[in-house]
Amino acid sequence: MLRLEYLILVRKEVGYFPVLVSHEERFRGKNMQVAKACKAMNDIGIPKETVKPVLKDLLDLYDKNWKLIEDENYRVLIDAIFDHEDPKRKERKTQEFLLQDEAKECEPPLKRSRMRSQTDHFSDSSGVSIPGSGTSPLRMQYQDAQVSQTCYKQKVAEFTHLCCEDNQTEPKTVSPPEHCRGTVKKPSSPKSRSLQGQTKPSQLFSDDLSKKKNLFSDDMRAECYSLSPETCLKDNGNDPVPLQVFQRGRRLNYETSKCIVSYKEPKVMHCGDLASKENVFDKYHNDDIGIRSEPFDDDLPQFEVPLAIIPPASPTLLCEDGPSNGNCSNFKGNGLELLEFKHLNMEDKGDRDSSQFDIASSSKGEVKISLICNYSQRSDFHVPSLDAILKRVEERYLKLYRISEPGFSLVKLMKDLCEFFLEEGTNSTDDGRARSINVTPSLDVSKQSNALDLLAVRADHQGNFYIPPSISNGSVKFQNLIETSYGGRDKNTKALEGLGSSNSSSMVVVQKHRSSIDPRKPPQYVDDITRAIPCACASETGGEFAYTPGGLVEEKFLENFISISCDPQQHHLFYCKDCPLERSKDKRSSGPCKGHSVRKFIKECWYKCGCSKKCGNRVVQRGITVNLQVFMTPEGKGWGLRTLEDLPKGAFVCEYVGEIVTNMELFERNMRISGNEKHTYPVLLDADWGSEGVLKDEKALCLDATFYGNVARFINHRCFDANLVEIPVEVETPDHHYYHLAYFTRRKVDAFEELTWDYGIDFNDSSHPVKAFQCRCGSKFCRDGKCPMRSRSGSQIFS
Ligand SMILES: C[S@@+](CC[C@H](N)C(=O)[O-])C[C@H]1O[C@@H](n2cnc3c(N)ncnc32)[C@H](O)[C@@H]1O
Repeated sequence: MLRLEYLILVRKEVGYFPVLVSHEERFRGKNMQVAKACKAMNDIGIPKETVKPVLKDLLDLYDKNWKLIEDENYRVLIDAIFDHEDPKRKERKTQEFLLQDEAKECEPPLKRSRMRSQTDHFSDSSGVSIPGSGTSPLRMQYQDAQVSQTCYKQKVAEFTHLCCEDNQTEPKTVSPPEHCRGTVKKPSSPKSRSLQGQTKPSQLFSDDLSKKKNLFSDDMRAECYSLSPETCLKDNGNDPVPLQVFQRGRRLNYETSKCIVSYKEPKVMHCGDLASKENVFDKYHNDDIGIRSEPFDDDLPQFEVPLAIIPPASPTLLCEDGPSNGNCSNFKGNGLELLEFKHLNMEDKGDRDSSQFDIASSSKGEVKISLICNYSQRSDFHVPSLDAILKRVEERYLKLYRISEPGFSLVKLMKDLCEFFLEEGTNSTDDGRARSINVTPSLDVSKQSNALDLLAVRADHQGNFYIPPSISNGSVKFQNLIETSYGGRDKNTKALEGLGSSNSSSMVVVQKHRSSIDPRKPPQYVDDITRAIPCACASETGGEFAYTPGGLVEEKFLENFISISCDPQQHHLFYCKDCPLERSKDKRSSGPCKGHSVRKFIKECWYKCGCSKKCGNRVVQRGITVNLQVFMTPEGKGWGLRTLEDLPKGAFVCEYVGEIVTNMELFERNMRISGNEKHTYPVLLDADWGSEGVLKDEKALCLDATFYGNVARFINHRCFDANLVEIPVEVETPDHHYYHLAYFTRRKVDAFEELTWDYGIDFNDSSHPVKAFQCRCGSKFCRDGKCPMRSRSGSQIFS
């Protein structure tokens, strides 16, 4: 049975972090898991002060709520784990394991010791505070066995104690001091440290399990502790020598460090060597967090993904059929009051394998997501690497679901899941109201508690966030966009509720995103130094970047684009000799070209610029960041698009996504669907007139959103005073042929205002093959003389 388990800790006061557990990883020491948790939290920008209480929770959770794997599976799993590894390493591990087995045999009623890399640690109320951690809540206690003198000698003979003092290079092999032998009392000094390699920290079981196995009585627990520095003396037998646990590659930062005890470590390490070693744990190895007394595996993988690891519950932790059938006592007994349990069996088509997906949550805010893949009947199975699994899932998402955002990762997906949980949980706790499902993909900052502000910080630090295929800038099938509406307590949500239930019954499409233009939260790229040095991309906009540090189009550029859009005649127009646009109207006799404006555009940075994704000159390529809604317009224009939040002037809304077709292709498409009223108006994407001033058919490119598109296809037309302006933005192509047609706000737009764009239709052009709709824009400048919505007081200034 392979278990990939996610434990998601949701703590209102500190935020959350996901914890990934694999079968393999459950054997790692607790401190490593804590270190990884620290790393995960540190990586997402949670300050150290807030990490500490989480760690306490983590340890409590570990100790009290999650059982360890049963002992008898241990050997089998070692084989499984190391089967695919270096044979030498496997041999070494096996030797260690056997050694411990032998030691166990001569230990009276003791638990079997684990090998060093698989030591687990437990704390209880009598645990020993970690030195240097002050009032650190972290507690460590090795519940060591009482060791008989004879057996101890045997064991000790197999251990190599390597000691060095100060800067001496000569290591000394020390005999185990008299004080270290036999039963060791609880160390009294707070500076005590565990001694690795003595009686091994035993594999511990929950109370139930230990009783069942008659392995460890409570009395014994009270009496048996690991060796501490105070109990170990120098070989002169008198002076206490502080002892430290040595972990290869891990820096020891105690100034007083004088002695290193290594367990079966053939290599002699000098203290100075140790101090110079750097690894991923270094930054967590500090006084505040105080993770230092536990022996670590020498061969710990250096994960790049910030995954923290928690030992999973025993299989019995999860109720078989949910809470209702009364099988959940284990869950409750472990301190987790089960709130909800969902179980999904995913039978494979072949009858050999099956997998299941469980989610359980508790009132404490812990959620356990468990993916269990049954491979018991497969002889060819080996435990795969976690990285490989993550990679494969990510690839599948990227390929199948077209998640094209560079920042996408499975871990982020899990974080999103966590966010949803917290969001849903917070809301239901707050108002107790039933909420409709919200399947929006990312965090809505406006709805989050302080705790989630941390998450926002994290997202900013990381500089990227997950955007699902349905809302990325790629061409996608629109059906994927349909989401359910939501209720809530914030201003926007209230307003949404105020819009009536018609929304929910009328297929409201909500795209919720973390807004990048929230003035309270500066955009993630303001500090990017690349902004200070405009690259070649800025030359298109006169040597300056077109965007403000807040990600808005600079006022002067915006005005220029608005002016071009409103009155192209005033700007430089190019007249082609044989206009394909005219030709597409009437193949036999194309009229004279009416002129095409030579388009100015914004050039965004791309991969060749050498800047990071956080560069301020990358706005459109990040995709939609504002909350948009497709709604049914009351004026009879059909569906429309509106914003759910206030937008400042110059804000990027979305780009127009569609298939890139030539003007002629579009014409032919329109002809094919003649009879249907819906026609696509050519949105000229590019026009390369060439040196002779001839616009070739294949160069007159248009966007057709009939079959593939994004929310922009719902933007209705408004004559002249629309609130959006389209700006060509070049993102990745250096040859100036392909633009992204991006919509930016022309002015400040209030939440729930419809977003409109001037299609540039000449309503009086009877020669156009596409019959214009009857305009209902309601603008006082409406160009359609028949517009029923046109304000009577307004004058039609253009014909
Ligand atoms: C790009 S679609 C916009 C979304 C469309 N309303 C829908 O329901 O799919 C363009 C079509 O919307 C309608 N439309 C857009 N603006 C309009 C307006 N100002 N007055 C009337 N109909 C409009 C027309 O039918 C037009 O062909």
